[in-house]
Amino acid sequence: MNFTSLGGTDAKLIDLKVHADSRGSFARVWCTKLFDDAGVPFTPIQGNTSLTKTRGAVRGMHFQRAPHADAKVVRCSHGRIHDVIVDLREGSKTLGEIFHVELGEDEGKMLFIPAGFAHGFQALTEDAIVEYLMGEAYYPELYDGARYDDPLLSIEWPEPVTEMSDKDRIWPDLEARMPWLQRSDA
Ligand SMILES: Cc1cn([C@H]2C[C@H](O)[C@@H](COP(=O)(O)OP(=O)(O)O[C@H]3O[C@H](C)C(=O)[C@H](O)[C@H]3O)O2)c(=O)[nH]c1=O
Repeated sequence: MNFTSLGGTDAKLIDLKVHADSRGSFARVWCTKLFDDAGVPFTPIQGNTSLTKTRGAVRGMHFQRAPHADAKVVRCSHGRIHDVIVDLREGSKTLGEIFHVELGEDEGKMLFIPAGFAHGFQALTEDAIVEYLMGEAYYPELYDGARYDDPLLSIEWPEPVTEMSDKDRIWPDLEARMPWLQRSDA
């Protein structure tokens, strides 16, 4: 595995070591030692998978609030997605910064998302499958989010948004909930 920081943050783009042969390929998608050696503090305790059938659909932006803010590793095992993370951490030197990464079934890449980031993605193909390793259990009462078109974030999605959950459609504006997130150019 090769770990590369995203924009100088503790978020990491991870290139898998893919062993290809005539049958296809094999890759390790989790390894305590490799993460420890890379200085990435993460221990998965839950695995998730989602299927997004419609191209253009958006899941997110989601995050779990303290004291169970959730770090996660995500990868796209079928199809292709446009992944977006936002640093919501008060006091972070990259507070409010938004990072975009494309992940696809044939690239052998994963994204480590530290606790305190919001995460979402847009499906760029039909039947996009995203696999998650979660660093925290699911706490519905701490489950939070922001709209894909939150005015404070102004996330630029690559394609017209075709579908989202009812929950994702009605997240309240972040500005009122996270005053520390005021953008310098606001
Ligand atoms: C996250 C989660 C959800 N659920 C249940 C709750 C709902 O009944 C159902 C679907 O959940 P939701 O609509 O929140 O699924 P997504 O919109 O794909 O949420 C994910 O999308 C964004 C992109 C993420 O980064 C998060 O990991 C995760 O929030 O699964 C569980 O039972 N356990 C869980 O850990």
